[in-house]
Amino acid sequence: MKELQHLNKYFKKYKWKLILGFFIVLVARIFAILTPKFSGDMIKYVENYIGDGGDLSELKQQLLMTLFLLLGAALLSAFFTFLMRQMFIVVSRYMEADLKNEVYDQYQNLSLSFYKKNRTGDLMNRISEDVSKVRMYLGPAIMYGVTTVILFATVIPYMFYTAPELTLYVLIPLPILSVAIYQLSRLIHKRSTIVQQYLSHLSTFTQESFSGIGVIKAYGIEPQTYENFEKLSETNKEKNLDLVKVQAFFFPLMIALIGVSNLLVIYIGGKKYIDGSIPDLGVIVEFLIYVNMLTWPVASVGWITSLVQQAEASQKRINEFLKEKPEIVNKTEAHTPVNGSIKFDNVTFTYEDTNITALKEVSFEVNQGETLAIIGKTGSGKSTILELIGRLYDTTSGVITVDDTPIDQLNLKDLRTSIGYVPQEAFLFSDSINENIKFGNNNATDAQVIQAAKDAVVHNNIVDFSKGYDTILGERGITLSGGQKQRVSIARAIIKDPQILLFDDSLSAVDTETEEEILSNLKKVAATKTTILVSHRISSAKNADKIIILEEGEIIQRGTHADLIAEEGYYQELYRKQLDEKEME
Ligand SMILES: Nc1ncnc2c1ncn2[C@@H]1O[C@H](COP(=O)(O)OP(=O)(O)OP(=O)(O)O)[C@@H](O)[C@H]1O
Repeated sequence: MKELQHLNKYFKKYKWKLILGFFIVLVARIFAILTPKFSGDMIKYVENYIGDGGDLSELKQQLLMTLFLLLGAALLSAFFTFLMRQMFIVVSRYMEADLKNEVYDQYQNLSLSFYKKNRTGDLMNRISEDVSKVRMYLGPAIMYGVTTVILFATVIPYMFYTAPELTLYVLIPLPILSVAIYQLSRLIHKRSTIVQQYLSHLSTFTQESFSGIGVIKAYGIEPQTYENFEKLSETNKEKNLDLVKVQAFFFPLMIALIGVSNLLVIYIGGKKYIDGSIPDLGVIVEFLIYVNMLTWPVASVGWITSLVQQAEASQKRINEFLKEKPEIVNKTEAHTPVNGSIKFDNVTFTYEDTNITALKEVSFEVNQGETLAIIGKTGSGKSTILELIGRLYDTTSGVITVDDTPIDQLNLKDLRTSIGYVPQEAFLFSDSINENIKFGNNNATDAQVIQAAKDAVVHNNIVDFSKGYDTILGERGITLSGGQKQRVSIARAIIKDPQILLFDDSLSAVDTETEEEILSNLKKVAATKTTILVSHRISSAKNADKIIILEEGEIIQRGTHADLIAEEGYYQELYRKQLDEKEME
């Protein structure tokens, strides 16, 4: 139960509703135990009439009266049971939402490295599946727990009061039922976890094959894909059948044990009636109803135990993530405005998970208003530089300063709002183009959206769509071409109007003419901003104020375009190669 203590704060938050719920259960149960009593009374009246030969109209009146009382008690019990569910189950839904929000908030605060270490499926599972299992503890387990305790506390003493020996006999099968249900619930849980795992394999497989349907069709491997799906689906079916087999035991087991209890009531109760230690047949009828009334709560003890165990396991998984500390922490709440001059001083950075040292003692400086181009082979550490500027990671050694302040001393929010970052792979949300651009600045007007799109040279493409800026982009923006996606992503950075613009190979999918146009627009838009452009193309770098060449995490050349084409090395080679390519066009 240690892990579940985390939830106590939610119980405190909703304590008044829960206390009220407790009293409602009490009232509901009191009315519920009255119904067997009234049924027993009716049998008693009939028995007395047959035995003593009383007045028939008096009997009729007694029966009618008791029938009304029985109906009233049943209706009131039903009404309070309804209120009880309204309290406990509704509160558990509130707590579920609170817990989901808490987990989501924590996810957002955690650093990028956390996301590299943990799979998306796992993150999703903990916020949905695990939270749902915890809710079964917060709602049904608590509700049935309270109901069972109250029912036991009221019915069993009353039964003992009416017929102590008979009560002892009829209660014997009930603990057996409880243990059996507990064992069965555990087995069901074990098998349903396996079913869940296979279901998750199946859905991952299906999702991947739909996402990659283009590749599957192009390679003509539909039959193999189908075969793989069939295999997975077959195992899934087998696991489901295993589960169904144990589930099928649940109700027969309950019915068998209720049957045994009923037989005991009739047999022992009958004997006691014959020897006169039970005054009337009504007691037997009453007991038959009580036994049936107790069956579900007794069975639920086993079920609740298994629910609590599952919730404990799920909450443990949730707590693991809630206890994670973000690696990147904001060290100052004070407002720290950013102008944009950036300096790297002997910066080394090693990715913890792969132990790859992506940057080795890198030093450079870009002043406000300047443009720096970073050129280098794939895997040389270019993207890492940009990620370090946005403090997605902290350096392993060395210092990065912005306006002469180490970036870890800047207010993290101020730093990030001062950056417009265009990642290597443009990510667009399933929303309209307009909203996707506005993501950079929620308060932007339509005119500003259009201007940003014009600056990113994508406006003409957008107006060609029948719905223009209202065009909805599908999953990951599939209705746009690679180059269009990159340019929408650039417009998103421009509209933010930040002090620092970071472009990670963001023009790779556009032709050189469009590239030139975008760069010349950027010159105007970003005249006073600091711009860092990562690229594989000389055309992107040639007009930059400074250029650095990276190789395996180290700066091997630096200078302006004119300096570097005059110097033997990677830049000159690249320049020649790309010049030849251009001539061949
Ligand atoms: N999140 C990460 N976790 C672990 N290692 C990483 C991570 N990101 C990058 N690396 C490694 O760090 C090195 C530098 O990667 P980086 O992405 O900075 O290179 P790049 O120059 O931008 O390459 P490209 O031009 O292909 O984008 C590579 O060896 C890469 O495998």
